[in-house]
Amino acid sequence: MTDAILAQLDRLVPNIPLQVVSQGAEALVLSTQTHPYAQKSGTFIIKYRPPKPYRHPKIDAQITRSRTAGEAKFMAKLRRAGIRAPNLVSVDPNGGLIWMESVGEILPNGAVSSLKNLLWYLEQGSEAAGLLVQSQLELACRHTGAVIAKLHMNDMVHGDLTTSNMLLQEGEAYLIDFGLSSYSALAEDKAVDLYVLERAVLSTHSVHAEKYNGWLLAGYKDEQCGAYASVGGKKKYSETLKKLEDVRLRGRKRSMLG
Ligand SMILES: Nc1ncnc2c1ncn2[C@@H]1O[C@H](COP(=O)(O)OP(=O)(O)OP(=O)(O)O)[C@@H](O)[C@H]1O
Repeated sequence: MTDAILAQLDRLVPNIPLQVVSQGAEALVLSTQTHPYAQKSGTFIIKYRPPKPYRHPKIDAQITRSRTAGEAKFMAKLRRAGIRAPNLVSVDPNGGLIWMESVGEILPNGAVSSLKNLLWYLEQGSEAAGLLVQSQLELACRHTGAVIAKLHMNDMVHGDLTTSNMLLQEGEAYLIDFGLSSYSALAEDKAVDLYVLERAVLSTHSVHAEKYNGWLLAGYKDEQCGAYASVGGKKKYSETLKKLEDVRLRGRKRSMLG
């Protein structure tokens, strides 16, 4: 499967050395040291949505074009709003290609610095390193909560907030993967975003989930209600948290009913 997709990709970006980073249902993610049009050094990420053989070709082309353009536009808006996310380098909506800067780091255990991997990595050392690790864990969660708050304050929702979709770089959290992102001023949509993250933390870090979710929400609150926050920002925060309670309740009822 990947070989066939790589052959298609080679027609769009010929003769560029690429390494596969991940293959999801929707896209293949690759890394390269090559910038598409400038003599710039660094690592770049290519997200490629290949044609889907199970869809009618015309509909497939439309879907690919609109998802690719939508994700790229969202990324560009994030950067303009000062929200940490990869810099968009170039986009080819018809080809299903987004070229962006790479964010994140490689952890000492060789894993990429997603929040998920970082928490797992730090947890392993927590017995020995004690308080220092606790504060690193707390900071990573708080910074992640803060970047989500910035997103929501700009009436943008991520749509797929998992602990893999945030990468830590020099202690700061960057959001990635905006394939399901959208614009919304509704507290309900922001609450669902937070609830999805809460559930993701519970499934990947069940033992410490309550603590991590508490820190994530504390970072979220500080960003929206801190010293320089507007009255409007504080009001929006309260509305979102109230909705989060409702969403949790609905989730509990649904799981009780099976
Ligand atoms: N800008 C980036 N910098 C560094 N790594 C990245 C970047 N974008 C994506 N990645 C890596 O590629 C992986 C997949 O990226 P992304 O989530 O955008 O693709 P996806 O096809 O939507 O994945 P999935 O289907 O698993 O959600 C990420 O988990 C991350 O490890």
